[in-house]
Amino acid sequence: MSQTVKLLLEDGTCIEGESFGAFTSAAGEVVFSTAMTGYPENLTDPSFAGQILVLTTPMVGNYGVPGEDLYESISKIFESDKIHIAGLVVSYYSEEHSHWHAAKSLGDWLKEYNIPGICGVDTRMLTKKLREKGALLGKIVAEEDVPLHDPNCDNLVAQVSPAGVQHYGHGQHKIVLVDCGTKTNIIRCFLERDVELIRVPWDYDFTTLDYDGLFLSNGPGDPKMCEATIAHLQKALQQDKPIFGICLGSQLMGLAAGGDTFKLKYGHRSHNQPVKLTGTQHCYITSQNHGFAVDTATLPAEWDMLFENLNDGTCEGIKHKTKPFFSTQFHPEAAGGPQDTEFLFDDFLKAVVEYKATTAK
Ligand SMILES: NC(=O)CC[C@H](N)C(=O)O
Repeated sequence: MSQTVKLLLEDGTCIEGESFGAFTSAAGEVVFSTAMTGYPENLTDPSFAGQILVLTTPMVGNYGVPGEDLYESISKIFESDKIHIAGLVVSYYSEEHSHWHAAKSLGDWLKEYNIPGICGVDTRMLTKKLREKGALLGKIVAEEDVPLHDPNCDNLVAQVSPAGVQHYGHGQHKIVLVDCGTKTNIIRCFLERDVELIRVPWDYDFTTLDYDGLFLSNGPGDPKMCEATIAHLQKALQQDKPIFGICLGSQLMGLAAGGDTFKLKYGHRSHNQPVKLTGTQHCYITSQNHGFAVDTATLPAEWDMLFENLNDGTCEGIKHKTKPFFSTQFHPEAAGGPQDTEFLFDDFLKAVVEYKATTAK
């Protein structure tokens, strides 16, 4: 039997729909993604913490949710060990599903984590509204009302970052991964290469560790909340060891370098964002999920924009002019989305090899 729920937005919009997943209420920032597939990856991406996700693709759930499969305690399937979104908004929800890897329905998976879903919503009309007004606060209301809440006022990174240090892999290059809410595909991308990975919490003083290269992960919320990471990163920028950052990691690099970040009107969440490599006419189609960006105009003289978003001209990555420090606002690890820029992991490791060669005695 279907139960009615409401989606309420801070501008007064009220949309009635049908409940799927947990029959409960939840508040968050309402954002949209135009990706056509990849809900198992999106829902477990920690960068979505605190957000109610609207999917524009018209039918959701029809390929179900895969069963878990671990490799050395790392999920081969999901982007973290739980669902991070606050709620899900779809047009047509298909409880019926069919896929060789499916173990359960999307609705049952949401129930496991007590996350509400609302279906029967015209998500394209809703997305037009969010594009016009910008991301809005909102709530899915079942029986109990809940107050609106802006997740960007919380330190979400502290909530999703691990408590302790973990080691993976036995490769030649020692990479410190600062985990602000990392997607597991970043770990997989490193472990497919010649890397020993040291995964540390967001506020860990990694400057005391012995490593060859530093990696800054993606993560939820406003990058300015990560004061401890920025302070440690400022010390690392004084040295010459290669540094690579993805998404939140790119924003942290910009802030540590002395630049500023700002909130985009409605962000970039999709699998088809075109970015241009600065100084070339080369365009890559990328996977993205972010609401903030580095303000290119505030970058100090020794930094350049590395990639530019061809839809709105915003900064999609930065690069130091002389040192091996670079970042992308998009996701070269994909999961989901196109894998065309995964070569950036190789570029980073090339920089690590060069750094080690110049410092070898
Ligand atoms: N995927 C991410 O790392 C997102 C970074 C940041 N929370 C933003 O929304 O811009």
